[in-house]
Amino acid sequence: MSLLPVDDAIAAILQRVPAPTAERVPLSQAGGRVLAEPLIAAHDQPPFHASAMDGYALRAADVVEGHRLSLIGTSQAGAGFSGRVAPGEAVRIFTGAPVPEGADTVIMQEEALVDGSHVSFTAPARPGHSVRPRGNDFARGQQLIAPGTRMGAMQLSVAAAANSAILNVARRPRIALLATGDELVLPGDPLGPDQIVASNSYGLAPLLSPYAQSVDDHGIVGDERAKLRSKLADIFAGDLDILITTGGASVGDHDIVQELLLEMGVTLDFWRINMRPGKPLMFGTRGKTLVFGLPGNPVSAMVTAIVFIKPALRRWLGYAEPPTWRLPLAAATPPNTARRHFMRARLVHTPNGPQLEPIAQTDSGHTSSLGGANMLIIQPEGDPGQPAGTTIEALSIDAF
Ligand SMILES: Nc1nc2c(c(=O)[nH]1)N[C@H]1C(S)=C(S)[C@@H](COP(=O)(O)OP(=O)(O)OC[C@H]3O[C@@H](n4cnc5c(N)ncnc54)[C@H](O)[C@@H]3O)O[C@H]1N2
Ligand code: MOO
Repeated sequence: MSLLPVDDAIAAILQRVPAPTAERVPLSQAGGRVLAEPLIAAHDQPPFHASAMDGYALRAADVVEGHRLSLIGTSQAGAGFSGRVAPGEAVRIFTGAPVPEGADTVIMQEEALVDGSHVSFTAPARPGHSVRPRGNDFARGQQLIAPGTRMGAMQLSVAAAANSAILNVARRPRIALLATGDELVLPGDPLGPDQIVASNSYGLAPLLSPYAQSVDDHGIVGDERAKLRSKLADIFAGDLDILITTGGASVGDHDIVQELLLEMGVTLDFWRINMRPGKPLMFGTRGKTLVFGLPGNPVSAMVTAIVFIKPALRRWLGYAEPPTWRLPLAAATPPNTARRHFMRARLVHTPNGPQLEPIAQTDSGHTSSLGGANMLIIQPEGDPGQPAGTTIEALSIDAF
């Protein structure tokens, strides 16, 4: 049985991902979205020469020891001084207020001595001091954020400052999940003999929802042809961009998912990957819908979603693939087989910096070993095992 190399499988999937398209969303709903077009400043910031201090606006050349300036008015944030500062004059000013015409510097009030309607200064003045020139932060027409950037807290505050009330962001796919298997019951239901709680969709939904417009969990369907056929027909009749099934992906007599998907018009691009866990992964398309058949084993389902579906979703949104992490091993790894191993691991903080602690458990049905995992070490095919301290490649499970 020939197994497709992991990198070839990722390349085949990415080929099927449509080019990103944009939609407009209000700023308040743009958190976590990927920008589809550059964010361009529509005005200068600050829009006027602004004071950086509470103090006095004046001409620097007028500050001479023993010389008093006449106070002729006030400029406050939101209500500037409309006149002009002439030689020998000063204007009371507050942080963020427009620096009046004629003034070229601001001296903070701690360095001023006020006497009625006059002011003198205890420190020399420098032109431009404590003045934020118009457009110093950003200028009209300037690109502030590049397309492909995910809008986090910092980027949203920039967009708001640029007065961008509506953002062009990448449209997200609608994802459908379906768990297959006669043995499955939903969490919370009584567990009968020979039954297993269906956990996969409860890990996949939060893993994938940051990239998706919706993740619809279609629950469980048994391994009976008619029921699976009708469930798939229902799902395909709805609006979806990506279908993800779990279970029934292998070669057993009850592993009928592939057969039914083909019957429903899915064209298979590949099945079975040279990796562990996750060997029986299948991928195909039905019209514009991408179809991923993940293995049922809980670790295999999560690992294949991280390794194959997350890159497809990033591509969908126009978000550049992040580089893999390179960190030293906190403990030795055992020898690998001929399949690329995505090894559960934990990021640990040591006095020497962050390191990767491998999780010894390799059974793909061992759910509890996922509890402490936040990284996947990428162990190359045929790797003899590495001693502690070796720098190795890894994927972050929680990173976008
Ligand atoms: N003769 C062979 N047998 C198997 C092979 C093989 O190559 N030849 N491959 C093995 C590998 S590797 C994997 S991985 C599994 C995958 O099998 P399936 O995708 O067909 O998965 P199932 O048989 O349906 O289930 C496997 C396991 O996972 C449990 N399961 C299923 N769905 C869920 C769910 N939603 N939540 C939690 N647990 C789930 C299921 O009860 C089984 O225990 O096949 C090997 N066999
Ligand atoms: O490929 Mo399977 O996921 O090892 O158990």
